[in-house]
Amino acid sequence: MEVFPSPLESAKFIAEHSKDVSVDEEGVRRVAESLFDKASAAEFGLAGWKSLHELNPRTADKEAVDWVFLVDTLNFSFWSEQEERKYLVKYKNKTYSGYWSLCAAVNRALDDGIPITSASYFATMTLDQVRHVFRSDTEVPLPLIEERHRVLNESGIILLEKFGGSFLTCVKRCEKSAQKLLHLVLENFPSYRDEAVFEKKKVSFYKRAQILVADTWSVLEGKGDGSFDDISSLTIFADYRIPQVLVHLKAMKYSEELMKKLREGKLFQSGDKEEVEIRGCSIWCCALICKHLQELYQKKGQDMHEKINAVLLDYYLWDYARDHREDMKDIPFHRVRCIYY
Ligand SMILES: Nc1nc2c(c(CN[C@H]3C=C[C@H](O)[C@@H]3O)cn2[C@@H]2O[C@H](COP(=O)(O)O)[C@@H](O)[C@H]2O)c(=O)[nH]1
Repeated sequence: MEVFPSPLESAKFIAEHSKDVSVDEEGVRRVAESLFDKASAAEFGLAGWKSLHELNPRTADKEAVDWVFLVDTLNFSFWSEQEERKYLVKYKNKTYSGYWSLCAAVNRALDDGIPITSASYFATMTLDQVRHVFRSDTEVPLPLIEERHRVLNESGIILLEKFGGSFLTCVKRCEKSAQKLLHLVLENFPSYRDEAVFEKKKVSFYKRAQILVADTWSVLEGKGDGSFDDISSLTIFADYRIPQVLVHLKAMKYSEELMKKLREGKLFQSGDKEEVEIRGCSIWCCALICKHLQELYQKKGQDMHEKINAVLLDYYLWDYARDHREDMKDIPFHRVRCIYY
């Protein structure tokens, strides 16, 4: 059995050895305090996954779980070189960008009778069919379309050959454990193995694998096959938006040298030292925010272990980043073209 490094232990190690990125303890404390009142509100909870996002499935059945698997298999690299020229998808009279454009294209295909979430379909999709399903409503195509074609075929074939064609089979095999589902995904689906080497040590982030488990928990509303008793063991999902919002909220800091590279729009490679430090410190920073939030509630005599975890903190911060794009425009995000986030 392959050993998969823990993203949380990786994050701690990276944060302890990071040169260009640092977690600001005082900033972490301030963010936890600012979230204190919000954390007990309804939208911070699991129900927000459906109630706040019209493109997410309304149901909690096999089709909804397969929708989550398809979307999270493609849940990477939506950023555009120029802000004014980007991939957009029009769906039901609304125009979507970024991650939501992917969801809009999937729902558009389903409405057109294309069974895009069925493994028997995406296992054998041609590149032209992928281009058609994810066609843009601007002249800018969805980035990494060839890689998306490859991971779709690869994931579809594995799902058909080993799991009867549905991700719900994987979920049922994990006896309501998020960690077991995470490891089943890592063992069987290579495109989810989001790892790097840092200071000669193998480290992991597993962004898409962890968000797949989290979105499965969310679409099943934390009930039945999705009642993971260890959901709090997941970390946040190290994408390119969470670091941006943590720096904006002053919980995390970049060196002047790194900030300069980011402002110049430098294209980093997956596994570069700066990229690993940004992603690892983001995970560690959010683990500390969660810890502070728990302590604040304990002081109030409230046990919020069910309500506060990295998944719900992540969803909140990610939605915050989407809603505060304008306020955050002078905080650059790091640019990497890869299939991991
Ligand atoms: N950390 C974290 N990263 C997330 C998500 C999501 C979508 N999840 C939503 C869906 C259901 C729930 O309600 C969640 O709100 C996408 N991403 C990543 O963001 C980037 C896209 O950004 P932009 O270009 O601005 O759209 C890209 O790396 C993508 O992989 C998340 O939740 N957390």
